Amino acid sequence: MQTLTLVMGQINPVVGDVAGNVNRIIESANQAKQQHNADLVVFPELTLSGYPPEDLLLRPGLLKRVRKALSTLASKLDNVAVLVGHPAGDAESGLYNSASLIDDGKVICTYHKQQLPNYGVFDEKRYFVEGDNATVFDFRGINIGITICEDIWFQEPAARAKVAGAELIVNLNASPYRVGKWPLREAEVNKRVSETGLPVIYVNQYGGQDELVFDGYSFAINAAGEKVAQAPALEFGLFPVSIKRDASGALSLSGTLCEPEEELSTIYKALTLGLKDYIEKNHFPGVVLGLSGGIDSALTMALAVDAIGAEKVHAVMMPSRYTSQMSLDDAKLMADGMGVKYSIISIEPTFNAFIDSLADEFNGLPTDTTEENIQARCRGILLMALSNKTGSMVLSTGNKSEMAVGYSTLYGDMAGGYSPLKDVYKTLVYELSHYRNQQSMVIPERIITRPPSAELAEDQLDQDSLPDYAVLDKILQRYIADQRCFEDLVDEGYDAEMVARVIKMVDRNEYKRRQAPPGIRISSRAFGRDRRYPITSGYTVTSTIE
Ligand SMILES: Nc1ncnc2c1ncn2[C@@H]1O[C@H](COP(=O)(O)OP(=O)(O)OC[C@H]2O[C@@H]([n+]3cccc(C(=O)O)c3)[C@H](O)[C@@H]2O)[C@@H](O)[C@H]1O
Ligand SMILES: Nc1ncnc2c1ncn2[C@@H]1O[C@H](COP(=O)(O)OP(=O)(O)OP(=O)(O)O)[C@@H](O)[C@H]1O
Ligand SMILES: NC(=O)CC[C@H](N)C(=O)O
Repeated sequence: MQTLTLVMGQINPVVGDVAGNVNRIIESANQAKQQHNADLVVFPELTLSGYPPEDLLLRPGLLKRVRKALSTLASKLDNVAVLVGHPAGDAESGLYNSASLIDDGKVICTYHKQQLPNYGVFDEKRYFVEGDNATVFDFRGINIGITICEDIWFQEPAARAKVAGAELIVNLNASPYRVGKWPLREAEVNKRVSETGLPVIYVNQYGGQDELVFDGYSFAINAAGEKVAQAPALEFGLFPVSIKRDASGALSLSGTLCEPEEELSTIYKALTLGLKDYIEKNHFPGVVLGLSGGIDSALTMALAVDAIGAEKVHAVMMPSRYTSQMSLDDAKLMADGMGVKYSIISIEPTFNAFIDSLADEFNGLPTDTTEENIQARCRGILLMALSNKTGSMVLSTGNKSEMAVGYSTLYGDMAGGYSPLKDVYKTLVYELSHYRNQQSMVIPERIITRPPSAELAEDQLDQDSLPDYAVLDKILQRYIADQRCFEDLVDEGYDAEMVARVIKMVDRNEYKRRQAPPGIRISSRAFGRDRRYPITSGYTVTSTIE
C-alpha cells in the first residue's frame, strides 16, 4: 500500500521578485519536508513571477530570470519534489502560463494552462497563448494530472487529464478573494470531481497585490466529493494531504479541516492583509492619515494599526472652524486608545491664506462648494507634506458609496497612495466598525452613532446631499455590481427621481475614480480593473432610441 504526502504550499509570492520567490519556494519546501515529511510540495499559479505580473511579462528580462530560477530550484532542491507555476516560452514562439514538476535535480515535465481568464480583473489573453494538452506525471506510482486555476472552472482540462491517465488532479491557483467566492470555487471543483471521478487538490496563494487580495483557503476533495482538507484563509501555511492507495487500487485522501470564519471577520482580515502587503511590499516605513472623528477615518486607522502596528501609524487631526468639539474629543480618544502618534494641525491659517489669495478673483461671488473643497485640499497638502518629509504613505479614507457618487474632493480627501475602503460601501463600514469593536473596543461609540458629516460647512450632514446610505448602497449595488439599468431599478420599487439622480452622479464621476488611488477589491465589481467605463460618454440614463 503506497502513501504519499503532498503539501499544499499556501505562500505569498511577490510580483516581479523572482529571486525572492525562489527563496520562498526553497524555504517552504524544506520546511514541508522537515515538518510533514513531504514528498511533493505544490505551489500556486505563476509562483516564480507572482500573479498577476501584468506587463512585466512583456519584458524579456523577466522571462530570462524565470528560466534561470527554474534551474536554480532544480539544483538546490535535492530531497523534495516541487510543482511550481511560471511563465514559459517567449513572445515570438508563444508565452504560456505554465507549471513544472522539479524532482531529482531536474525539470521533469511542464504543463501549459488551457483556459485563460479574460474578464473582470483578468486579462491573460493579453499575454499568454492557450495550451492544448494534458500533462500527467507518474509520481512514486501515482499518476497526477496538472491544471492551473481557470482550467478547473471548465470541464475539458480535467477530462483530458483523466483520458491521459490521471488518478488525481492538482490545481495551482492565483484566485483573488471576494465576498461569496468560496462556495463558487468549491462548486466548480465538485463538478470536476463528479465528472471525472478523480480527487482534486486546490492550492491557492495568499497575500495582497495592488488592488487584489488572495485568500489562500486551499482545499482537497476526494473522489466521493467529500472535503478532506481545508486550509485557513488569508495566511501562510504548509498543509499536508496524505494520499494512500488502498487494496482495491483506489486513492484515499486525508488532511485537516479548519473551520470557516464568519464573513465580516474574513472581510476585515482581507482588508488588513491587502493594506499590510501594499505598505510592506512597497517598503513604506509607515502611514499617515487625517483622523476627523468620523467613521471612515476611524475604521481606516483601525485597519492600519491592525495591519502594521500602532508605532507605524500617524493620525493627524486638522480642525477648521466647522470642526465640532465632539470630533476633536473622539479623534483624540481613538488615537490615544490605539496608541498611535497623534498631531493636531489647524487648517485655519492655510485656509485663510488661500481665501486671501483668491479674494480679488472671487469678489462678488457667493460662497459655495469651492470653499468646502479648499478645506479638503488644505488637509491634502498638509498630509502630503508629512508624507514627503517622513516617507510614510498617505491613506485615503473614502468609501465605495462616496467614490461611486463623487462625494469627495479631487486633490483633497482623495489625496493619498492607497484607499483601503474603496470597495467598502458605507453600510459595510458601519458593520465592520461594529465587528472590530466586538474584538476589542477601539472606535469610540459616538463615532459610530453620530450622523455622518463632512464638516466642511455649518451644520452640514452627508444626508443633506445624498440619499440615506441604506437606500443609496442598495441602488449602487444593483447598478454597479449587478449592471441593472434605470428601468429595472424603478420596476424594483425604487423612487424614479432618486434612481435617476444616483445614476447620473455615478456616471458623471467616472473622471474622479480614474484619478483615485487603488484600493482593496472585496466585491464582484470594484472600481478599478474590474469596471472600465469611458469618461467621455454620451450614454445617459434618460437617452432613448426613437
Ligand atoms: N469629466 C471631467 N473630467 C475632468 N475633470 C472634470 C470633469 N468634470 C468635472 N471636472 C472637474 O472637477 C472639478 C470638481 O471636482 P471637485 O473639485 O473634487 O469638487 P466637487 O465634486 O464639485 O465637490 C466635492 C463634493 O464632495 C463633497 N465632499 C468633499 C470632501 C469630503 C467629503 C466627504 O464627506 O467625505 C465630501 C463636497 O461637499 C462636495 O459636494 C470641477 O471643477 C472640474 O474642473
Ligand atoms: N478635521 C479633520 N481632521 C483631519 N482629517 C480630516 C478632518 N476632516 C476631514 N478629514 C479627512 O478627510 C476625510 C473625509 O472627510 P469626511 O468628514 O467626509 O469623512 P469621515 O469624517 O472620515 O467620515 P464621515 O463621512 O462619517 O464624516 C476624512 O476621513 C479625513 O481623513
Ligand atoms: N488566475 C485565474 O485563472 C483565476 C480565475 C478564476 N476563475 C478565479 O478567480 O478563481
